[in-house]
Amino acid sequence: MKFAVLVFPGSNCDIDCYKAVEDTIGQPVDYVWHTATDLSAYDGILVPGGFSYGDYLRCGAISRFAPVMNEVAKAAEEGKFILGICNGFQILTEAGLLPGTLLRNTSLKFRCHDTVLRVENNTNPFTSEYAAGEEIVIPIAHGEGNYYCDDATLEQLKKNNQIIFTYVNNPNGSLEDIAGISNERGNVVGMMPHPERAVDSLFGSEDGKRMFTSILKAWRDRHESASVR
Ligand SMILES: NC(=O)CC[C@H](N)C(=O)O
Repeated sequence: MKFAVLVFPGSNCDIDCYKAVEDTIGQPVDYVWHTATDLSAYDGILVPGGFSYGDYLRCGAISRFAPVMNEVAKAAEEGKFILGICNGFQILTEAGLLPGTLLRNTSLKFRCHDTVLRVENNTNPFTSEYAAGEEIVIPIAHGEGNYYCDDATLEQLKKNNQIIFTYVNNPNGSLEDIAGISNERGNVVGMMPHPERAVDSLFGSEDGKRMFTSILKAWRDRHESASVR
């Protein structure tokens, strides 16, 4: 399984994502610049955290116009696995690949600390290696992580099992404690907490590892069943 880690001007978690792929699942991974116009070589796309374009206008509002985002939309359409972390989540919502938006934290402060998440949906390609309802420790680092959507969208998220993670102690005012969601099809996930910063006990938690092993498992399952057919 080959991964792309997108890099925008101002990304700062790209190296962490790259290392997480290397260290947890040992799969091939490339940095892909925001001007790229072809992602066909990749099976998984990581949209990393950071301060792309300095968070000007709104977090992710400029990045979503980058040429590579047309390719991300194509990849989503093709069913490839796409994970947006923190600023990556913000970019995916701005691009319309995930519903809702991220508002400023209700504290109006940048919050940077570990959080406890509850796994709400472990039937998703990104979370199959967790137990349903399991509580895991994953750090956050954001100023605009307050997830919001309208009532009709929230109803859809619930109906389709698109709420992937919630916070046990809400750090930012997110609607219904939402920390991460998927698209309806389940192949695009966005989350504010950083699993790539929780892949080694030296970081204080290894609970992020299973997101990467889950993605690889989902990809292998898909390819094995395709080759059997
Ligand atoms: N770590 C991040 O990706 C931060 C995202 C964004 N710059 C914010 O502060 O909300």
